[in-house]
Amino acid sequence: MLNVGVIGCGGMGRDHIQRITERIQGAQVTAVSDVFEEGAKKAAGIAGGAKIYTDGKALIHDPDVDAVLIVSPGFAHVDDLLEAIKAGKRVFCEKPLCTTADDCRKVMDAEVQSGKHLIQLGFMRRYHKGYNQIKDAIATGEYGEPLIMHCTHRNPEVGTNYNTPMAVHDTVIHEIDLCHWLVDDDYDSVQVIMPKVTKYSHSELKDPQIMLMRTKSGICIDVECFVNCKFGYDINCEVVCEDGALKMGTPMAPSVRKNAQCSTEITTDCFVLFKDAYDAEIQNWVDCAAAGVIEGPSTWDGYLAAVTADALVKAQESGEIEKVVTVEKPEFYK
Ligand SMILES: NC(=O)C1=CN([C@@H]2O[C@H](COP(=O)(O)OP(=O)(O)OC[C@H]3O[C@@H](n4cnc5c(N)ncnc54)[C@H](O)[C@@H]3O)[C@@H](O)[C@H]2O)C=CC1
Ligand SMILES: O=C1[C@@H](O)[C@H](O)[C@@H](O)[C@H](O)[C@H]1O
Repeated sequence: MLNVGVIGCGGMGRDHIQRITERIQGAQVTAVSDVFEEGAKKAAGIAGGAKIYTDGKALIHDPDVDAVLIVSPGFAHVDDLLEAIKAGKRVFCEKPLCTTADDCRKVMDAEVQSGKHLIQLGFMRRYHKGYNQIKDAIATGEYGEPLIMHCTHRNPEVGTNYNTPMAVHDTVIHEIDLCHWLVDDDYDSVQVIMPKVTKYSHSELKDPQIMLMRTKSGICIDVECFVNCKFGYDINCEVVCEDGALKMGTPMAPSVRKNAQCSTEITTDCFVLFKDAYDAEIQNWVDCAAAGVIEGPSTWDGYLAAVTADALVKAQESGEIEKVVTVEKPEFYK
C-alpha cells in the first residue's frame, strides 16, 4: 500500500483525497497539510482520518509518508518539490509545475542530480479518452499532416484574485501541454490577441483572450480562453489535417430530446468533466510506484510548458510574436 501525504487541501486537494480514498487501488492518504489548519482537518475527515500538518516540509519528512501529492497553489509548488527531491520521495504535482520557467529549471536540475525520476505532473488531459482518440487517429496517418488546431477553454467564472497572467499559468497551461503532445511537435512562437473585455471581468483581468501558438513544423493553434463565459465549463478541440478534421465529441453528455426541444447539458465543473482522467492519472502514478518509474507528464514537460507560458505572458503585454526558447532536453528525460 502506498502511503500518500497531500499538501494543499483546497478544492482540487479534497477531490484527489476523495478519489484516493474511494476509487484508487493500492494507495491511502495517511497525512494532509494546509497552511489553513481547519482546511487540513476537513480534508483528514474525507480521508477517514490522517495526520494533520500545517507545514508541508514536516509532512514530506514524515516516515509514514511514502509519496507526496502537491496540490497547493502554483506559486507554492517549488519549495515542496525541491524538499521532496531532497527526501527522495515520489511526487504527484498538480499543474503548473512552477509558475516560472526559472523555478522549473531548478526543480529539473535537482531531479536530474538525484538520478531518479520522482515527479509526475497533473496534466490530466493526457489521460482523457477523447484526446487519446484524436492522438491515435493522427498517428494512423489516415488524415495526413495536422495543419491547424482550434481550442476553446471556457470557465463559467473565476475569483476576483484571478488576473491576466493567470489565464496562461492557470488555465491555458492545459492546452500548452496538450496541443504539442497531441501532434508531437514543439513550439516555435506565440502571440496573444485581446478582444473587447466582458462586462463580468475586472480591472486586473483581460477576459476573453485569444492565444496563438505556432509549432516548429508550422502547425498554427488558436485557443480562446474565456474564464467568465457564465454558461459552463466548456472545453473544445479540433485538429484540422490535410485529409480530414478531428473534433473532440463535446459536450461530453447525451443529446436529449424532450418537450419539442433538443438539448445537451454542459457541466460547470472541471471535476465532473475530467473525473475519469483524474482517476486514471492518479492510478497510473500509484501503479508505477512499485516499479519506481514515471509514465505520465514529467518535469521536462512542466519546464516546456512554463517556458511557453512565460512567452505568452510576455506576448500579453507586448502584443508581438514572441519566440519560445528552451534549453536542450537533458538525456535523463529522453
Ligand atoms: N488539473 C486540473 O484540472 C486542476 C488543477 N488545479 C491545481 O491544483 C492546485 C490547487 O488548486 P485549488 O485546489 O483549485 O486551489 P484552492 O485555492 O482551492 O486551494 C489551495 C489550498 O492550498 C492551501 N495553501 C496555500 N499555500 C499553501 C502552502 N504553501 N502549503 C500548503 N497549502 C497551501 C490553501 O490554504 C488552500 O486550502 C493548483 O496548482 C491548481 O492549478 C486546480 C483545479 C483543477
Ligand atoms: O486547472 C484548472 C484550474 O486550476 C483553472 O483555474 C481553470 O481555469 C481550468 O479550467 C481548470 O482546469
